[in-house]
Amino acid sequence: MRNSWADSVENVATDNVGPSGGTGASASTRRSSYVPPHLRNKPIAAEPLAPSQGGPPGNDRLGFNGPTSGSRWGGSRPDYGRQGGYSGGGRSGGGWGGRGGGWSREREVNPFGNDADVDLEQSFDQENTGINFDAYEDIPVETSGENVPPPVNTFAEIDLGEAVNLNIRRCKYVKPTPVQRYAIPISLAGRDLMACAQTGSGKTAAFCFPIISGIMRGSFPQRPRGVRTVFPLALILSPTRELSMQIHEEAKKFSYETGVRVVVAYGGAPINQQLRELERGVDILVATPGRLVDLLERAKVSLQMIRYLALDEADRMLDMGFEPQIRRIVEQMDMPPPGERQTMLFSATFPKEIQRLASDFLANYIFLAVGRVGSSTDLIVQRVEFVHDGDKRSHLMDLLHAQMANGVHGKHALTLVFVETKKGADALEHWLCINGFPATAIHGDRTQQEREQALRTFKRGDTPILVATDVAARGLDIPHVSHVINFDLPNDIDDYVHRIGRTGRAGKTGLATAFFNEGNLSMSKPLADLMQEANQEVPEWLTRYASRSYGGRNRRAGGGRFGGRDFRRDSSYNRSGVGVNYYDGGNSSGGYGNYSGGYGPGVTSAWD
Ligand SMILES: Nc1ncnc2c1ncn2[C@@H]1O[C@H](COP(=O)(O)OP(=O)(O)OP(=O)(O)O)[C@@H](O)[C@H]1O
Repeated sequence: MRNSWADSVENVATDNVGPSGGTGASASTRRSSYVPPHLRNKPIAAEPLAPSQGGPPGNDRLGFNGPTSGSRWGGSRPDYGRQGGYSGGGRSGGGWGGRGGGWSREREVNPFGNDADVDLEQSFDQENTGINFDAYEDIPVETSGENVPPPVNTFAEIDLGEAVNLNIRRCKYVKPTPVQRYAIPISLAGRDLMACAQTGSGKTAAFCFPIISGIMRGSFPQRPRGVRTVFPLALILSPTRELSMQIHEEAKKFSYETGVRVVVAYGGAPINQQLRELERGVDILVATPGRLVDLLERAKVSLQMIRYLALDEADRMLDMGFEPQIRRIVEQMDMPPPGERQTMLFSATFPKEIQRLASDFLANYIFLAVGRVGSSTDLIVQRVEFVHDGDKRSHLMDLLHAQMANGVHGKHALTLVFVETKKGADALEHWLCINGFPATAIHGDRTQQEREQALRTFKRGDTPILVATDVAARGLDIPHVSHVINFDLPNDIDDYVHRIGRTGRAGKTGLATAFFNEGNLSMSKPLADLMQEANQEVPEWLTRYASRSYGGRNRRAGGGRFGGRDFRRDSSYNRSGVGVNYYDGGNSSGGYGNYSGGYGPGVTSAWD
């Protein structure tokens, strides 16, 4: 018998480039002699490229006491002709200076609306409201790599610059989340980073703050003027349009009145408008891979001056669908190689095979795992119910009725329902609507306008039920999602982790219900393991299915506890002779089991 789920809750892409399939070759074999259009017939050496290497640490002005290897460039801060711009100081530091980007002074839209006025005297020490940081206290943290900078406990310990500090207060962030405590000092020290932390734990700020602060404080060669190509200093890639839009919104808040300009480019929206934005100047470009390739091919963007590269949902960006495009952007255009740029990879899941691929993009990096790699947060109450396909709709209806009966509905209790196919999403949305449940849908066959409209009405609570394919599985931070229902389970446990992570964010609790039947046998073991790991009640029947070990194709199948590990710690990596002894530099504040899964070539993602 099912229980009423509501009792247990206290509070509550495809990109323009869908995965094209095909696996990528290794970095070395892929590197081609492609010359971007704006560099053709041009002596490359004439372009300002080389950052000053090996200078004094770029963060020697930062109030951070750990071992600093420092920023890799611009340490001596030569005058490259910056004309104003990054004053980095509070309100007076605002306005776009006439920097190398060449845009004219314009009025910056206040991304905080009326909330921008903060008490400048307010310190970071005050208690925050709404965020239950105690929920993160016992979380195991593992770092490995050489000379790992120590974590901080407060924002006050890291000097990100007055303007950024003010924006942190405007965001009402009082304390850094665990991933921020570790990742920000590592990034400020100029180190490459592969970071894995649970969904909803603040990874966006963890990579945005150091990038913004680094651009404010760094010195960079003068960017060419008078050409129609723009030269961003930082690139943030994400797999879906909506996630890129969200990162852009967040980054604009964090960089308000810093003089750092953030622009977004994604598919499905008119390119001309995005080009106009770019031509007004760009320091940080947030983009989806397909639209970025388009811009690069049109010579509208050059990656030649990129100093910071961040891949959000990095494992997704490097899986079979996206990897060729990412390699093209990162390795085959004009981006500086690892070691000359700072690279940061973030996700809540990081299969070892993907870690191995990712290491091509990194130089002497630090691996950080906050919580077990690929684990779900125990802020999410997970339920799994046995439901035959033919009964799913009526079962869903029961859940929604129970929700209403318990008063858990409306704009403060949104429900996100994941299905496998785009057709299935349309059909379920229609069925819900004709049965009196205000629903909308988002998937890769909808126009961009429809996708954005669906998200808007969902967020507002006008349609408090959103039926979605995996296009909405990763990264989206939608307040008040109290219930995630896996109407169709994905085929991959990591996709499940990201889906349920749309609830239970930033210390709040949430509920996730999965419908399971014989069609999901391969998920029985990884699902049971994951639930057990997150201290959830695993139904008897699921344990029985799991013990019959059906999960041949799933990366975690066939093994006991899976753990969060740096793949460089594997004996096979060290045997290959490439590895250094990363154990020496590592530390772990939590016990990890051995990762016993494998990410075989047969693994597919349920992405659409
Ligand atoms: N230090 C902080 N204090 C309070 N709230 C924070 C802090 N850092 C981030 N948040 C909030 O936490 C929420 C989740 O953050 P974010 O979207 O960056 O999570 P994430 O780790 O990237 O999740 P996902 O894995 O799903 O992409 C956001 O609403 C963000 O504003």
